[in-house]
Amino acid sequence: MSHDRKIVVALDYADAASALALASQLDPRLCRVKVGKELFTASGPQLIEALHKLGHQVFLDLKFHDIPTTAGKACEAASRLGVWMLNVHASGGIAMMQAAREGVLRSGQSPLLIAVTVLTSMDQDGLKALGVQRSVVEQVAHLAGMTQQAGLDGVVCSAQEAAMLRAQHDADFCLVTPGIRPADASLDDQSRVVTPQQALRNGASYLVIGRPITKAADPLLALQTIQAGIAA
Ligand SMILES: O=c1ccn([C@@H]2O[C@H](COP(=O)(O)O)[C@@H](O)[C@H]2O)c(=O)[nH]1
Repeated sequence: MSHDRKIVVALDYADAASALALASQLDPRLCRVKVGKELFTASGPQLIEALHKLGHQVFLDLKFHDIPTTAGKACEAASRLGVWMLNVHASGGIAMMQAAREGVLRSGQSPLLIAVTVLTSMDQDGLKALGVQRSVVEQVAHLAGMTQQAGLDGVVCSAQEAAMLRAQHDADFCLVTPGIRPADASLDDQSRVVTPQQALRNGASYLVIGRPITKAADPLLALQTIQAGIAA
């Protein structure tokens, strides 16, 4: 099976120059890129344009979470940038997610719109501290169900939950999985981690990978090694 473009490289850099230095070395036929809060806040829509000029498809990872009107308008504005994928927090609720979907429709663009379930940095104790009594797996399943009900295209989850979600949702429901760590990599602040190979076996649609690539001495080699590992 071809795993081309399953990897989404998280460009978690402080400025556009650093992000573009890596992005310009990446082959857009082999991966996609993600722009998150730090980089977008520092660099803005021009950076998205520059990535598009390099041929990249961009996941704009701003995780909107607000009242429905505000979230809807934010999604409309984000969609107008021509991004491939954008997201909200599922815990914003069904009305917020429906408003997000309507905002995307108003933009006239058709990016994938997905919702974050439980952050991959969160473990069972962290969830309990928020007052959530369900297990992590139950909470992910619950929020994924709400996401589907609201008409979104998929969720962000850990690949630890991917097999369970695959059994409950259609094949076209996107499972976007950060918290990907090669076997010998540092966990950093992630809790629910899975190796790239296992994530795909569990049914993940896309693997979001940041520091194992961006903090490597040779980021391109790190990406190529991961790509070779999942192609094998
Ligand atoms: O639950 C989530 C949602 C988003 N992320 C983002 O993915 C990358 C992961 O980076 P690593 O360096 O590979 O840990 C990062 O941009 C997060 O903001 C996530 O990790 N978990």
